[in-house]
Amino acid sequence: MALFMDTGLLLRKVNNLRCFTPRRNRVKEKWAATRAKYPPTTLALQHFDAAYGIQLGHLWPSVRAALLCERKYGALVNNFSDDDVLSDLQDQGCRDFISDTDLEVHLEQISAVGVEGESSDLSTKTSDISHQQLSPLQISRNIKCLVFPRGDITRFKPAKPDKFGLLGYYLMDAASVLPCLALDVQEGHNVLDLCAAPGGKTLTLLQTQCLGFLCVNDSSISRTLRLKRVLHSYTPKPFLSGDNLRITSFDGTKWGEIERDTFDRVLVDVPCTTDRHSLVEDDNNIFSRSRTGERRRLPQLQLELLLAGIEATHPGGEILYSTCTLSQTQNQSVVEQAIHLAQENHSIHLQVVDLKPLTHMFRKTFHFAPNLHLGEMVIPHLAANFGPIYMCKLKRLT
Ligand SMILES: C[S@@+](CC[C@H](N)C(=O)[O-])C[C@H]1O[C@@H](n2cnc3c(N)ncnc32)[C@H](O)[C@@H]1O
Repeated sequence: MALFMDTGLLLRKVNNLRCFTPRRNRVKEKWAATRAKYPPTTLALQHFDAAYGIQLGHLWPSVRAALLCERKYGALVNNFSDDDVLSDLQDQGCRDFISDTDLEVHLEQISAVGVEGESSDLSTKTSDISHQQLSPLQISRNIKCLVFPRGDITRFKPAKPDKFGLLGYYLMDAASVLPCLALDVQEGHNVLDLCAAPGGKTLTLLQTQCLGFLCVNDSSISRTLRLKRVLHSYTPKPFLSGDNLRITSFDGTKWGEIERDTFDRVLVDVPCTTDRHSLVEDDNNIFSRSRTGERRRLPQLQLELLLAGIEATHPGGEILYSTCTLSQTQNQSVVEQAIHLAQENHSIHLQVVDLKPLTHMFRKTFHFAPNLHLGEMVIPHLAANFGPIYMCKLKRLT
């Protein structure tokens, strides 16, 4: 179904539709005396209204409307599959958002504006954090992620297996590909994916087909099993049993004690309040009363995971921190504290790598939050309903 209309009209329609209002059974509800007064999805919305109303200001009403509507997916093309899914998807009207970018325009603009213009913008960022100047990103040509055009909310059909049983594409939030692109893996790199399940970003990294060694970890045994099932559905068997891949189920916060100064690239895609999920699903919701403690402890867990990821990287290597929440407390504040503590406690000096080139390249596909003082964030929009995805890249100097 194509949906081309101006955003104002779309917003009015959405407000009327109240997408994703959780359905409740009236008969059961009447007798359920123990039922919580407010279900977790309602508590999540109340929490977000209070926090993001202040944080995002005038942007919040439109982000809120998008969050309450069906998200948009991207189809990550599986290079291990034999089927030509690329042309099939293109025939359906999709485009690969990674190759269809403004790279040329972007490079011209950088040289026209000059690094000076960009650094004055950066000077508003936290004063004691050093930032790397702009440099063109090297985007792997092997990663392909197809999306329907802006405003088109057609759903993808489920992927089909090829003659070897491998699926042709993996459906994921297209914005989740960005942290993998930002990680900028190069030929022969040793890579650690610290919180990897269910494996969307692992699969994306594997598509580059250039990794020297990939270590995939998730502390949850059940989620690691799910990750293994995903990898079995998308990669050839010899690949999974080879020496270039290791799958573990350790507590990632302890990684610094296991393997220090080792990896060229580390992805730290932490557990968070998963804002979109928290608004639509009452089951297993982090805003349920029974999980209040766990939710309050999230920033500390995120900080410990990021610090462990920093320790696992060798000097000169790079770390990508990402979440799928809009929360400043789980995003920028965690990164700021990690930079400070890495220096104080481990004498590790870090530099923030500017991701403006990336946001510039993909501005046709995603909406990015304006003027973040640290990192970049895809914000949901009704015409491009991806995200939220926050990412911040750090380079380990010492
Ligand atoms: C946001 S999800 C990761 C999504 C994944 N990167 C992907 O792209 O599919 C966060 C993951 O962190 C895992 N996790 C939670 N605590 C952890 C810890 N202490 N160490 C390692 N992983 C942890 C959770 O089990 C969860 O699978």
